[in-house]
This record gives sequence, structure tokens and C-alpha cells, in this order.
Amino acid sequence: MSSLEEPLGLDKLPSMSTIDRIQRFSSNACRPSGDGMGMGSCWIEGSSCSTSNSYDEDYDEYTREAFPWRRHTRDMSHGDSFSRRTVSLGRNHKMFGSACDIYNSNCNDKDIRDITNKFLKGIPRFVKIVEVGPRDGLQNEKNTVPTGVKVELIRRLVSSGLPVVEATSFVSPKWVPQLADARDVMEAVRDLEGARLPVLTPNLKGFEAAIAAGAKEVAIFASASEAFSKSNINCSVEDSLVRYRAVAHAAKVLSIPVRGYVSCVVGCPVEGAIPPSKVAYVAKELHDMGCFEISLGDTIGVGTPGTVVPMLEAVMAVVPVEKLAVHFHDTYGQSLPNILISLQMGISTVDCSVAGLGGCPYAKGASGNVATEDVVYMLSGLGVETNVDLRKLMLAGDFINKHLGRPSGSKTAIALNRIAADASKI
Ligand SMILES: CC(C)(COP(=O)([O-])OP(=O)([O-])OC[C@H]1O[C@@H](n2cnc3c(N)ncnc32)[C@H](O)[C@@H]1OP(=O)([O-])[O-])[C@@H](O)C(=O)NCCC(=O)NCCSC(=O)C[C@@](C)(O)CC(=O)[O-]
Repeated sequence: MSSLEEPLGLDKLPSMSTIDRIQRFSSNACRPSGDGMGMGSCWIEGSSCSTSNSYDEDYDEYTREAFPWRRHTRDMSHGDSFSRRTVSLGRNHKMFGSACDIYNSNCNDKDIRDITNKFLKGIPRFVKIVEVGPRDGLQNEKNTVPTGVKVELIRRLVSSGLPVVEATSFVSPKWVPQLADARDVMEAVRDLEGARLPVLTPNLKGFEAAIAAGAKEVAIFASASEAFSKSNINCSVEDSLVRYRAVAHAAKVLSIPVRGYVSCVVGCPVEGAIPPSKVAYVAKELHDMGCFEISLGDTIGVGTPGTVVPMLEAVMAVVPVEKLAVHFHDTYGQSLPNILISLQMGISTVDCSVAGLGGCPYAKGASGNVATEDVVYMLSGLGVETNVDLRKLMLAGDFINKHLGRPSGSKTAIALNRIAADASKI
């Protein structure tokens, strides 16, 4: 059994050349079932959880050939403009707006628009961001963050417009002492309106504690790697699925939506490269037990588009694309290209962490998740809606960075804060 004292290292990472790029699935097999699945049937406190994007299915030849799995996509010829700014930039809109415009100064140029249309046509119109900072981020902090700070962080994240903020984990405090205050955090935020606040539950004990504290949505977390499963939740993948079936059943009885995670979807610190078929197997099991959404986690951040594409193809052959989310850690700085390729393949839910907080206690050396600010900035540049107010999001990031006493892990936040500071000197 691994423990927090004996975390797994990145020293056994596979050479990227050994990662299987060849095992590819037929793209025909990746077409969604077309049954309009996703979270359409899930309602929480009156707000629809649907992730579907309604655009005319007006694919051109290029899209059909290159992205045959595309379903709900944006289409520039239907009024979308590359230069459109869909992220609310708050009161300092002008300042942030001009910062964005520096990089898109020629975006009305027809040639550029044509090229953009050609390459980005598959991108969804709306992307749901699942903020995991208060859980995935803070579970990995050396010093435990006070409960009041966690609660204030969650409040600020919700007020920035994020639709989902993962609040905490009801796991063993012996394994993850940083989140030992899960009950207090949940009780403090349970009545917050404006966002869904799921929590991680590794077993029935955690599920029952979460519900008692007021959780209205839970997440279960399996792994595609045997070794990681053992070190993370102290059981085999199969045993974890048995446990999670019990949680999913209990949740169904109470009409509690369950999200599923698959960890180590590209690589494991012990096993090295993980075959896409193993990821697909675990994802399908989670889907079959009733998870409304499956988040595919590159826990140690080793993936590149070259390995993420075959993994997604394998999973999309067995789980509808509308039910998939991606969860990238940024250890090798590959998160944004990985997210972009995932969006082009039809994924429209992305997990990220404010200020790039986090890592995993059982994957030593793995960086935090991709920073939410960086994802929002990229999506804004693509004209993709998120409903997130970047200014408020950055303030939430500043708040937690100040508490942790370190600079932001978001390049966007650093750049925009520098511009704001320079502007205030003028
Ligand atoms: C799964 C267990 C509990 C098994 O832990 P175990 O030691 O095998 O369990 P056990 O059943 O033998 O119980 C041991 C003790 O823990 C207690 N216990 C048992 N369950 C709970 C619970 N729910 N809440 C509170 N306490 C609990 C239980 O009551 C007992 O207490 P004792 O009798 O010794 O005083 C443990 O291994 C654990 O908590 N693991 C969680 C580790 C974790 O949170 N890791 C980080 C998650 S991040 C991740 O997975 C990746 C993800 C999702 O972020 C995606 C990505 O990044 O790619």
C-alpha cells in the first residue's frame, strides 16, 4: 500500500516513444449514438445540466473527413465570428478586451477567418467548465488550508459564473488530511446557488457522509491503471468498480447524480503507458453503472495530442461523446493543445483548476490541473461561450494565491494582472 509518505514518482515515466500511437480505432466506430444523451435528464435545483450544443449539422467535406465524430459544432458561416468575445470580462472589460485584441488584431481579415473556419469548425459553441480547484487543487497542498478560506474560495468561484465547482472529498482523513474538513465545507456551501457542487466519494461511507452534509451530487473515481488504483484507493480496479456500483445504486435511490472519473488515461507513474482499451473498459463500466458524465483524467499530465486522440477514440467507441469530459494536468505543458484536440473531437466539458492549483497526492511530481483562467482565455479567443467572468475568476485566483503565498500558476492571470498593474501606473 502506498501512503502519503510514499507517493508514486514520475521517475518511472515511459519514454514517449513507447506510448502506443498505433493502436487506433476506426473513426466510424466513434460516432455518437445520436440518442441525444448526455445530461439531458439531469436536473438540479431547477437548472438544466444539459451539455448539448445545438448547431445545425451542416458539415462540410473537410469536417466529415477530418472529424467524423463531430456532432454539435460551431459554424462560422452561421454568424459566429472569430473575433466575438463571449467571456464577460467584467468592469475592466476595456482593459482586458484590449489585451485579448493584441493577439487577435487581424481577426476580421477574411483570409484568417477562412483558415480559422477550416481548422476550428469542429469546436463546440459552448463549453462547460468544471472547476476542481477546491478539491483536486487543495487536496495536494502541503499545509492544510483553513475551512473558512476554502469556503470563501468556493463562493468566489461560484460568483464568477462557473457552472460546476467540485467542493471537496469525503475520503479517509488518514489518506488525505488536507480535506478532513469535508463535512464543514459542505455544510457551509450546501445552500449556495448558481452552481452545482459535487464532492468525491470513494465508498458508501463517504457517500453517506456527503449526503448527510448536504451534497446534491457526487463523483466516484476509478483508474485505468492497477498500480494507481492500489496506491490511490487501496484496491484493484475490479474491486473499485464493485464499490462504485454500490455507491451508484445508493445514489440512484436518492436521485443523486453521479459523475465518474477515470485516472491515468494516458500514463501511470508505475505502469507507464496505459492502453486506450483499458481506459475505454473502465469508462464504459462507469457509464453502465449510471454515471451521467465520465471525466478522463491524465493524472500525471504526460499526454500529448498524439496519445490523447487514440485514447479518446477508444472511449468514444463505447461511451457517447456528450457524456465525456477531459481532465488534464499540466506537468508537461500539454493541457491546452490536449483540450483543443478534445474539443475538435466533440468533447464539450473541460475540468480545470483556478490558478492551476493542485496535483495528486499519489502521483509525486505531477503538476496541478490546467489553470481555469488559461482555458477561459483560450475559449474566449475561439469565440466559445463559457459564461465565466474572467475578471471575477482572476480575483478568486488572487485570493487563494495570496493565502498560499505564491504566484499564480496561470499564465493568463499573470499576464493580465501585469497589464492591469502597468495601466494603473499611467
Ligand atoms: C478509499 C479509502 C477510504 C480506502 O482506505 P482503506 O484504508 O483501504 O479503507 P478501510 O475501509 O480499511 O478504512 C480505513 C479507515 O478509513 C476510514 N474510512 C474509510 N472510508 C472512509 C471515508 N469515505 N471517509 C472517511 N473515513 C473513511 C475507515 O472508517 C477506517 O477508519 P479507522 O477504523 O481506521 O479509524 C482510502 O484509500 C481513501 O480515502 N482514498 C482516497 C485517496 C484520494 O482521495 N486520492 C486523491 C483523489 S484524486 C484522483 O483520484 C484523481 C482524479 C479524480 O483527480 C482525476 C485525475 O486527476 O486524473
